[in-house]
Amino acid sequence: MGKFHFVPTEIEGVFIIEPSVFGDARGYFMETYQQEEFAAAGIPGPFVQDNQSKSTKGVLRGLHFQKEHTQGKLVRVVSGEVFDVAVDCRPKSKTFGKWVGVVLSAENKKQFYIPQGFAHGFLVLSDEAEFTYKCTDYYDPTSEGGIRWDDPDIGIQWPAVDCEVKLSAKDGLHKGFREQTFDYFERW
Ligand SMILES: Cc1cn([C@H]2C[C@H](O)[C@@H](COP(=O)(O)OP(=O)(O)O[C@H]3O[C@@H](C)C(=O)[C@@H](O)[C@H]3O)O2)c(=O)[nH]c1=O
Repeated sequence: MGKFHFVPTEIEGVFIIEPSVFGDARGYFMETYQQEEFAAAGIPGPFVQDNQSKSTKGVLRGLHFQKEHTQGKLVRVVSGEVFDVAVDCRPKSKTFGKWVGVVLSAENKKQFYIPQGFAHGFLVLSDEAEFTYKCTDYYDPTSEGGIRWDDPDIGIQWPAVDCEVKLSAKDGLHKGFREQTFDYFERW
């Protein structure tokens, strides 16, 4: 019996992953990644870099991708709550330009898999959130790309937060989806 429940989304290749949580008098235990099970479910990896970030409420990181060394990302939240989004940037995909989102929290322990050929971002809904993820390729600042978080052509329905949305300087400069081409994602 597998320890994970892989829930497909409306976009092929994007999964919500629900772990089995074993609670007892001490607290709980869960596996967060198991190569064989993930590979059998369509998440082959291998993962070569793990990242962690902490952000305050209203922080929006995204929407990011790397043109070369494109990363698949297996993401989760270890404290707090975020709304996490994947945007399909694969020109040959039937869902090109579509988005899918999920609430990830320390409490619900869900994971989200964003494959290669996607833009990814998240909005912090709790006072603080710590976010951790595994990537299938290395960080390559020379090939960073982005899409503006509020692009009306994508139309992501971000949940409301009772504060302003805070972006990095870099994230304030991204162009819209239709103002760029995604030729480098044709192979995905
Ligand atoms: C992403 C990354 C950043 N850094 C450094 C560069 C910079 O000085 C500092 C902060 O970088 P950024 O502003 O790009 O961090 P951030 O905005 O958190 O970027 C991340 O956003 C989420 C949504 C993703 O999907 C990730 O792949 C990544 O793009 O950390 C690394 O050293 N390695 C990395 O892998």
